[in-house]
Amino acid sequence: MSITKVFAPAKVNLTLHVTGQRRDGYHLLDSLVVFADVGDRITVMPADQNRLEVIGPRAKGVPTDGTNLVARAANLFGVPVHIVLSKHLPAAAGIGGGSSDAAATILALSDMVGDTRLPEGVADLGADVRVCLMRQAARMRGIGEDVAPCPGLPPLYAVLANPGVDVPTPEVFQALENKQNQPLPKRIPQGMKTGPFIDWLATQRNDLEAPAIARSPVIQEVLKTLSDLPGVRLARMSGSGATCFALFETEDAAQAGATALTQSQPDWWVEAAKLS
Ligand SMILES: C[C@](O)(CO)[C@H](O)COP(=O)(O)OP(=O)(O)OC[C@H]1O[C@@H](n2ccc(N)nc2=O)[C@H](O)[C@@H]1O
Ligand SMILES: Nc1ncnc2c1ncn2[C@@H]1O[C@H](COP(=O)(O)OP(=O)(O)OP(=O)(O)O)[C@@H](O)[C@H]1O
Repeated sequence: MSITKVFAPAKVNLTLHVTGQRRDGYHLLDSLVVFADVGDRITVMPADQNRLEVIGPRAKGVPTDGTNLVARAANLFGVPVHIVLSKHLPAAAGIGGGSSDAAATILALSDMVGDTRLPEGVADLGADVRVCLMRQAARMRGIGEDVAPCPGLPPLYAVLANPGVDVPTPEVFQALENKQNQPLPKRIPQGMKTGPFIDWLATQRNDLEAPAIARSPVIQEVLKTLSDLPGVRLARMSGSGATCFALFETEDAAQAGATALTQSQPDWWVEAAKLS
C-alpha cells in the first residue's frame, strides 16, 4: 500500500429545486450539480493507527477529531490510515466541502485496499456524498441518493464568493416555507453553447435562496455584488449557502471578475473557477 492523493472539488448546485418533504423531515430535491477546479486535497498514507491532520488556508475551525467527515469515511474501511486534509474551501458554505472530502477519502481508501465496492454506511455521511463520488455534472434527486450523470453541458466560467458566515444546512431547510415546488424540466438541455445555457439556467431556481437570505441577509449583498461585476450573466447561491456563484461566458471575464471582487471585498473568500 502506498500514498494516495485525491482532489476534493467544490460542488456547485447550478439549480436546487425542493419538490417535497419526506415523513422523516428530509427534503426531496431536483438539482443540477457541477464541480469546480478549486477544492480541498486529501493525502492518505498507511499507518499503525488512525491519525488526521487538518492543514491549509481554511483549516481553522474544521474538526480534527472523529467527527470530521474524512475520519468518518475512513472508518468505514476498518484500515488504520494517516490522513492529511488540506482545506481550501470554506466550511458550512453550501459547496459540499465536508461531503467532497468524504467522497475523496472513500475513493482514496478504495484504491488503497483494491476494492471499488462502496462500503456500508456511505449514505450516513450526508446527502451530498453520493454526487460528490461522481465528480462530474449530474442531476441529483430523491434526498440526494438518486444521481445520474448529465453529459453535454457547455463549459461554464464562474466566480465563487463566500462572505464568511457559516450557514447550517438544517436551519435553512427548516426556514423554507413552501416545500412543494416545481421540479426541473424532464430533460436538461444538452449541446447548448455557454450563453444560451446560462439563459436557460436563469429560468430555473435555488429554492433555498430566500430562506438562506432571511437567516443571513449578507447573502443578498453577495448576489447583488456579483450581479454588478462586468460581463456577468447570472448570479445564484449554491446549496444552502452562503457561497454564491456568478457565471460568465469566458474564462478571461471570470478571472477579471474575481480580481475585481478580491479588491473590493478583501474579507470574502473569492475564487475564479471552471465548472464541469
Ligand atoms: C442542500 C444540499 O447541499 C444540496 O446539494 C444538500 O442537500 C445538503 O447535503 P449535506 O450537507 O450532505 O446534508 P446532510 O448532512 O445529509 O443533512 C444536513 C441536514 O440538512 C437537511 N436536509 C439535507 C438533505 C435533504 N435532502 N433534506 C434535508 O432536509 C436535514 O435537516 C439534515 O439533517
Ligand atoms: N472535512 C470537513 N470539512 C469541513 N467541515 C467539516 C468536515 N468534516 C466535518 N465538518 C463539519 O461539517 C459542517 C458542515 O460543513 P460542510 O463544509 O460539509 O458544509 P455544508 O454547507 O453542509 O455543505 P453542503 O454543500 O454539502 O451543504 C462544518 O461546520 C464542520 O463542523
